[in-house]
Amino acid sequence: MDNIFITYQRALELLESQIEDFPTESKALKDCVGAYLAEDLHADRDFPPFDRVTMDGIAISFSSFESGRRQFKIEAISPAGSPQLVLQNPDNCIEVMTGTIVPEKADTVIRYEDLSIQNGVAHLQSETITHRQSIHFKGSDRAQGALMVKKGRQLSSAEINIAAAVGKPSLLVKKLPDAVIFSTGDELVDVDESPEIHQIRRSNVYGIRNTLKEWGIQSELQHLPDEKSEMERVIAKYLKSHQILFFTGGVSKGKYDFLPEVLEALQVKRLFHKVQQRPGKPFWFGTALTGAKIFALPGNPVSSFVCLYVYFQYWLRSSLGLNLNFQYVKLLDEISFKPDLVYFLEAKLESQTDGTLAALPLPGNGSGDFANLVNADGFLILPQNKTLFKKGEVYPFLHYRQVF
Ligand SMILES: Nc1nc2c(c(=O)[nH]1)N[C@H]1C(S)=C(S)[C@@H](COP(=O)(O)OP(=O)(O)OC[C@H]3O[C@@H](n4cnc5c(N)ncnc54)[C@H](O)[C@@H]3O)O[C@H]1N2
Ligand code: MOO
Ligand SMILES: [Mg+2]
Repeated sequence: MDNIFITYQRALELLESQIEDFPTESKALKDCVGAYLAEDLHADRDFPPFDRVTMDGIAISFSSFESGRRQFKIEAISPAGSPQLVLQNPDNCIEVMTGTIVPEKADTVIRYEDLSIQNGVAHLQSETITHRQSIHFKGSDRAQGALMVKKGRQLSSAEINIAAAVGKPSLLVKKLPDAVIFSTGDELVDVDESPEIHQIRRSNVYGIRNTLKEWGIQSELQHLPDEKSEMERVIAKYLKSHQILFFTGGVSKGKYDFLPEVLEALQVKRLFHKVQQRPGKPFWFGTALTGAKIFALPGNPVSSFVCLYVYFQYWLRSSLGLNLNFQYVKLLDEISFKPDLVYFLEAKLESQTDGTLAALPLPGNGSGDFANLVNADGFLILPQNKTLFKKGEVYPFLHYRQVF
């Protein structure tokens, strides 16, 4: 079997050549967290929509204060949600609550802490009153019609607040395809089974399913034995029903690593197999006649993790018109790495007192050591053209954990 042993950069280019334009769907706002917005959100009104009182207290006409007045008869009270009142006499005041509309003819708000109120009259206790204080002016954040959230954005609470504020009970979002994730291998048993001494639980696929969910993709788990005809039969079925297929294991050089030949027998076009990197070297990527994308991740748990975050994430974000950004961090330890491969090195982030972020390398015991993933936050991407990476040098870092 000929292998196309390509560089990391070339692998990204080939993934880029296979990006998709996902369809859109309308989704209830309550279900939109994590979804990718497929419409621009504009301000339907000014933000804020009226001159909004920001402190509980009284509203006055500043000219009255300027001309020496320090006592204001209370004309009325304006709770939040009540229509705008008019200050009838410029020497009086209106009691106003945070969130109410500033009364007409008033232009300055004084908080209760700076007042004492007796017999319906507010007495000023402070001299430091400034014109227009404690008012959030109409349109001062965004004008009506302004672009508030651009399409493409993955929706978090901040954007969902905006959608609600501009009156969108549902949003147009990208409809991402469902995926299937196959574990492969006769050594694997399910999570609720007791493995024999020579067996392990099929852990990989659970983590992958969880990551996909964070990225907005639903998936089901399936298992394939190391048996060619059964693999071919099951995969043929899923190629018809799914647009994204993941596999873990069965892509390297072992006698029972049947996946590449099974996929090719099913006329899945291989875009590449094997990348000049560690871990994750045996990664296989291709497209089926149906257009389905096949991400065959190496079986070792850290390798499958790396390839999911490095390659699938890149393909997904590119398909959504988004960049995959790295954080640049300082290396906290010297690393020597001789092979002519990109090294995705597990590392833990540490915040420095000089305001920079640094990464403590945690090499672990190789690509089978997935216990180590719990201690790290992501991968340093150490380039192929170097062997010595010195303390203090800066390298890109790919997170798999947002909170650390
Ligand atoms: N002669 C060579 N052998 C190997 C090479 C090589 O270049 N030449 N590459 C090594 C590298 S690198 C990797 S990575 C692995 C990849 O192997 P496969 O993709 O074929 O995966 P398997 O052989 O099926 O399994 C490898 C390893 O991972 C465990 N595994 C598999 N699936 C799961 C799962 N769902 N959950 C947890 N663990 C899983 C499996 O039990 C094996 O221990 O090949 C090297 N060999
Ligand atoms: O490169 Mo493999 O992916 O280390 O274990
Ligand atoms: Mg193998």
